[in-house]
Amino acid sequence: MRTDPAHLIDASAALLGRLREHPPLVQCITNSVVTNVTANALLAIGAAPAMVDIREEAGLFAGIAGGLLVNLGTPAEEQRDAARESVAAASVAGTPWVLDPVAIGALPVRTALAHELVAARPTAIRGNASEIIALAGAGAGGRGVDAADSTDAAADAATSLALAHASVVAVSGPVDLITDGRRTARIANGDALLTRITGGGCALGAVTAAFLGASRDASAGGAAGDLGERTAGALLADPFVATVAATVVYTIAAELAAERSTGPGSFAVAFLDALALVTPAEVIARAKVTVTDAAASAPGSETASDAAPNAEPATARA
Ligand SMILES: Nc1ncnc2c1ncn2[C@@H]1O[C@H](COP(=O)(O)OP(=O)(O)OP(=O)(O)O)[C@@H](O)[C@H]1O
Ligand SMILES: Cc1ncsc1CCO
Ligand SMILES: [Mg+2]
Repeated sequence: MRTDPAHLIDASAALLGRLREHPPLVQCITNSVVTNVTANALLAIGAAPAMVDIREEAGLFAGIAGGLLVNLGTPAEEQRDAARESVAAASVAGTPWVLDPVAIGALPVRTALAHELVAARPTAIRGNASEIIALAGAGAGGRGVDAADSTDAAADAATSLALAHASVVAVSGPVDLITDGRRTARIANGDALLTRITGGGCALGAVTAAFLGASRDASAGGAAGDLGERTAGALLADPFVATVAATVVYTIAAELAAERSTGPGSFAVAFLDALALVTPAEVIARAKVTVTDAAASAPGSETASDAAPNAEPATARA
């Protein structure tokens, strides 16, 4: 399937529209620092959050949710069991789920749990570069909840994780890198203010689960931009495309918010507004996406939509 930047950007705009038309129910098993921020971000983008994270409920709920987030930021014992229950139920029900292995590497309990859960094949794995490197077993891991490595330093780790678990791997940072092991997208949108509020990465994991939920509903078809109906249906149902869409929309909302804020406090408020107000047309106008495809004929071939080779990351159909 063709997934050049222009297709990815059109699909991002279309999935945002789908998500708002049919709000996915997103189950979050997440950390106590960002629970409220995450629920607000989901409501703002147009999804329906539910923080169902106790034993004997989590698994039941994963069977009916549109998407599931498992974030290991503050993994108390009950949440660890809830995560196991939900992941098992999501696998049976086909509920797409996202693993955010917060601060794994040096911390033993969450690192062991992340390795256990990843074996159940998350639909998407989302983390900063240090976390992805640690999960791939390629390094000792970061210094805590913030990344100490660049996203390109995690590219090989992301590819091997994606291939080992048939997952999409999303590495966040100044340029976000998303791969399914064959296709790799780089997204140059965003604002550093996202790293000065809590939940910048954690809420992105939840928004990714929301887009995967919208994507699962989208396989019925319907045109995305100038794509034909059958192509659009397959494109929108592709977890790689949905994961890219979540990051594109989220990071463009951050840019819009940064233009209206003076620091982290006003940014946090403006960001919720921007998640609610960002339009599919703004997504198409502002997205900066490049794609490489390991299966493409030219080695290392890179495409940037509507642009010559070696152009700046593409802004498609501005
Ligand atoms: N320097 C930067 N410039 C622009 N955007 C950035 C920058 N650093 C991170 N981002 C964006 O911030 C968001 C969160 O990424 P980050 O790598 O900070 O996650 P994280 O370390 O997991 O965060 P958390 O503290 O929530 O665990 C992503 O959307 C990413 O695009
Ligand atoms: C600060 C912090 N500590 C554990 S989880 C978390 C939220 C950011 O990941
Ligand atoms: Mg994080």
